[in-house]
Amino acid sequence: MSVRVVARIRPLLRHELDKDTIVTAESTTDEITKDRPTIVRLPNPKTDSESFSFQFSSVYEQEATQQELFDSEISPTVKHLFNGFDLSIFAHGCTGTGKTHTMRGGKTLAERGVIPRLLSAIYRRCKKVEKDTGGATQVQVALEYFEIYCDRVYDLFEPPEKRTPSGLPIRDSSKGKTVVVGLTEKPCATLKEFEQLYDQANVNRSTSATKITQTTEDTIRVSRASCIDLAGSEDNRRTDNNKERLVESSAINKSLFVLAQCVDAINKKQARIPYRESKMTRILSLGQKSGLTVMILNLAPTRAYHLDTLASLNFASRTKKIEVSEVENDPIYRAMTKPLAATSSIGGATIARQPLRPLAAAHNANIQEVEKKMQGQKPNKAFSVYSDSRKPSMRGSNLPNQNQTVRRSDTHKRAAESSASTCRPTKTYRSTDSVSRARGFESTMTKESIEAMISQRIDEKLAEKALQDAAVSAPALSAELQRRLDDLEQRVEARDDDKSGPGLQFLLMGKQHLTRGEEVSALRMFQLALPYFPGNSRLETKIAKLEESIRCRQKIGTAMTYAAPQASSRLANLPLKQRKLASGDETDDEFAPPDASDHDESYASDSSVKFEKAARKTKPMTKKLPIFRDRDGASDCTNPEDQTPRTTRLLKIINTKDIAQIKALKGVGAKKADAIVNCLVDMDDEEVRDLQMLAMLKGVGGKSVETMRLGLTVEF
Ligand SMILES: Nc1ncnc2c1ncn2[C@@H]1O[C@H](COP(=O)(O)OP(=O)(O)OP(=O)(O)O)[C@@H](O)[C@H]1O
Repeated sequence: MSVRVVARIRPLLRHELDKDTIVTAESTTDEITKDRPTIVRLPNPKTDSESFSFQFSSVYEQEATQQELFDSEISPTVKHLFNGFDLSIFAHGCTGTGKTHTMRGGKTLAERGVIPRLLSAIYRRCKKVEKDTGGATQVQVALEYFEIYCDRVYDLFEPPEKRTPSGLPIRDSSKGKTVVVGLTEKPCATLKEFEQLYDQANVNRSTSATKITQTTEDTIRVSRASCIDLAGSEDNRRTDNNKERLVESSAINKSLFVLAQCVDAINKKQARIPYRESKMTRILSLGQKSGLTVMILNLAPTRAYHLDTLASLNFASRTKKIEVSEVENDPIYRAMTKPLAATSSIGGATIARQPLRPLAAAHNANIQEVEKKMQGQKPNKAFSVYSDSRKPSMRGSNLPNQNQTVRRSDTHKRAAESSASTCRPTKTYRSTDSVSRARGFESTMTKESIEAMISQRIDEKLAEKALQDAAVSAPALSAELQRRLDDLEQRVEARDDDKSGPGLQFLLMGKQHLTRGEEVSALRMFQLALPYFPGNSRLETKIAKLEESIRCRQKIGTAMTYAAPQASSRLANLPLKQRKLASGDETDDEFAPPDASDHDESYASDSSVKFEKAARKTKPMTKKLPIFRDRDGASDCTNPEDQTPRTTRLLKIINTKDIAQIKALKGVGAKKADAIVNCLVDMDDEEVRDLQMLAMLKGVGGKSVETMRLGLTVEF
């Protein structure tokens, strides 16, 4: 997995034309020959005499067009996509910085964003591949459109009222990729078809994934391009977010935090990438060994966004940390290569630059640090940003350290806008005494701003610690634990080739049933697992023990039936047909209420009561609907030819693993449908062959199966 992080500064909007531009792009000395700058510079929000620099793979300035961005960043990735690598493209940044403009763009040809351009390129290449191979390779393109909201995945092709509130489950497929179960996949053969589908789903903020399947005579290659328009990443303390928005925002921040950790781990080539910790990173398969990720950091140029811009840059620079480490050690700013006056609002052509170096958290330090600073002590380091501010000698002479610490006084969204009048943007470096400036800030501080500052500082410290822990704790894992993790990962990865994969699933399910005390279901699962582990004496012993235990229970159960007049009298009050149903003597349907030996105790223990209810419920149904009986009359009839059309239909629906279809079955709610699909996915390619097997799935049971089945109408 390789990650490229680029920054894009949007132009001033009409209502911003009179505002100051504080975010600028610059080139380093050795980039003189390069087309594009790689540094983003902005002033320290607390002191104009200082500025921060962040390095990226490329920086797109205000005048950069959609075409330029696409040609340089996205177009080269298309060939990798056709070589079978997955591609993820993110737009990240706070609200109003141009993420949607970048990803989706406008309606005109020139204004089209990354997604439509990428699709155009994909279709062009499809045609080329098919032409070059004389039609031997067929390429299919399909579109998935989903939204990750509060860490839940919603299919945007599904109408909102049909969506499961808990979202779609995600699972690791047998092919080693993460799949969103039940996600609609719309084939789109042409650009026109794509555009229609895209517009249809564009009503919502979105993530879209384009699946490309290349089929030759003997191979099928599937690759996936994911284009993600992330939600705005602004700081909650500076927004008017209500409770709901705060939950939403903290979920976004959590996924962004995990994303940052993943990208960091990828860049550091760490063995463990924590991609499983958020749905977004899981879906993007950031744990995959191969694949490409392009992250576009969108920035607004004005002071109104100052703090959010700084936060975004810190996020992205963290992701770039390793890539810029060479720059950290390399004094690349010895001389200016580009006259700053042209591109930057700060500095000037004559100012000698210093190497980038980590700077103490000048923009988010606390009061003690300001005081420490003023006393000439070094402030505590919060997190790294890169500064190439002027040499100490050029600034206030009483400041021995150039890592200035200034307090934050902005607590409201776009507060910087209001402070613009007091903190004029720096077009050039000022030689103002920084101490007096710091004092000036101090006097403007309110109780709220101090509290907000402290709370933010704590958050940042925690986040930083978590990042450090993730990096430090990895090697500190005990060798044994690491070995077990590796072993587990290898087993999961090898599951595709491993013939015992489904067997393991059955074993696992058996164990789960056993822990819940459902011996009959557990036995069934272990029996299903046995063919995958022939001659496994431990498994055989377990099965024998369970059979024995169930036999014992059965005997006790029979004795209890004879000594259960209450249940019998309840039956006696029922009409004959229902009595037969309830007692299980004769069934009016193919899936007879199983006896205790076939099913778990949860519904076998008091069958009279349960089937009494079932019989009452189903009575009108049996009048209207034809009744089918599996030819053998046995409920565990596995031969499709011996199953009634209704059973066949039910099993067919279940085996689609389609959450929507399963949810439409009688008595199946969103939760149960979710549970069924989860079980089916866990069983890999194993199909549910009969009603008994269906009844044994976690959370199902005989009664539910009967309800589902009776709720189906069958056409003759
Ligand atoms: N490169 C650009 N060129 C011209 N206009 C732009 C550019 N980038 C953004 N804009 C304009 O800026 C405004 C805000 O952009 P956009 O809606 O894409 O932001 P966003 O980051 O997606 O915001 P949100 O998170 O709120 O959806 C829009 O009017 C858009 O047209």
